Amino acid sequence: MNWDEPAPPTAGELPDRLVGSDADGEDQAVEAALRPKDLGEFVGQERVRQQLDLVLKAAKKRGGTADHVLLSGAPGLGKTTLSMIIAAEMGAPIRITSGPAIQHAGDLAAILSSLQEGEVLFLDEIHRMSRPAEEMLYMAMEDFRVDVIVGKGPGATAIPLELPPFTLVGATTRAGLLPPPLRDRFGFTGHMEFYAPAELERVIHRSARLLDVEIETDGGAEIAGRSRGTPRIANRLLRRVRDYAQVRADGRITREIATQALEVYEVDARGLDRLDRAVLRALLQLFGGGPVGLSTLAVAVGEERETVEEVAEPFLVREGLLARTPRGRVATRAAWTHLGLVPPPQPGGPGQGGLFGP
Ligand SMILES: Nc1ncnc2c1ncn2[C@@H]1O[C@H](COP(=O)(O)OP(=O)(O)OP(=O)(O)O)[C@@H](O)[C@H]1O
Ligand SMILES: [Mg+2]
Repeated sequence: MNWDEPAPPTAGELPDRLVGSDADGEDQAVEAALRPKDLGEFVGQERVRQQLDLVLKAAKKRGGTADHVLLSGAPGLGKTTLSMIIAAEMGAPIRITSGPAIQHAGDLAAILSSLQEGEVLFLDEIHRMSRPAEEMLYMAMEDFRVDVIVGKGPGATAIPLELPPFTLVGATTRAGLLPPPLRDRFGFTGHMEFYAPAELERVIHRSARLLDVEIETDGGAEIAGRSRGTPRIANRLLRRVRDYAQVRADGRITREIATQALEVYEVDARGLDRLDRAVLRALLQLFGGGPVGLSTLAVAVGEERETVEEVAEPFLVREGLLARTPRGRVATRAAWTHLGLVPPPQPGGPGQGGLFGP
């Protein structure tokens, strides 16, 4: 078996999870209300925010259109939010579309040719655009021009069409998949990082205010610690804790209420959910901490290989609880501690740490 072989993308549905980072239906409904409207309200991402602030202020000062902006980062970190802020800060309208929605170059030509001067074009999932559309975009970004092809075969002619200056804001969760010529045409690239717990606390208190929920400092900290560095998850956990507080208590979110609520929803102190813990527990209790192959581990937890690899593992790896090695999956010492289990003694001596020793 080849452990390094990337799994094919999953065609099926991934399990619904409270700590999943993609937006579900309820998220989409409330997110619009919770989105910060300007750079001042946007929490964290200090570097991206400062750099973007300069890009936008300079463009405004010149009375021109801002350079094209690429935003990259994991789901739920604020790329869509920031694109709307860019338009708001520039006082410009925004047009929203996405890579998968543009399959033919003609789709893109239609959008581009209807843009107003200075308009922001938000292209979500820009890495999923078709190749011909991508090539048209190169020219549009650089020269504000597209060639519209009229006719077919040898008689086809390219009619150049001038475009008004616009700002393209591209968003991607997979910056590595962007072809370099596309990446190079952005004047500014902002890499969004996971948020620190203190920043998530600010997100939570801001959202609580907007949702009219009373929350204590400790209650916010408890939710922040379980939110996996992701504002979307923080906002979602806040809503579930609010439900619990309203049904089981007086509506006020204290640390106790937050802890009890998230226990009910099986999100633990580090933000692991039931699937994450099942994977870790199998790795520790059935395979002594590994190394064990992905397929075996998946069978042991009764899940698809892809589910374990794409849904559970990324966060476990990020948290330093699990490592992917050429010989298979291995638990770190932190994994044993997190589940309150004692690691087996190592043959190497009393350190008990082995590869990932203290
Ligand atoms: N810096 C922030 N401050 C406050 N709230 C934020 C911040 N970033 C994101 N959020 C909140 O998190 C939610 C998700 O953000 P957003 O939709 O912008 O993420 P995204 O990066 O576009 O995700 P995806 O990759 O799934 O499209 C929104 O409701 C937004 O209010
Ligand atoms: Mg988005």
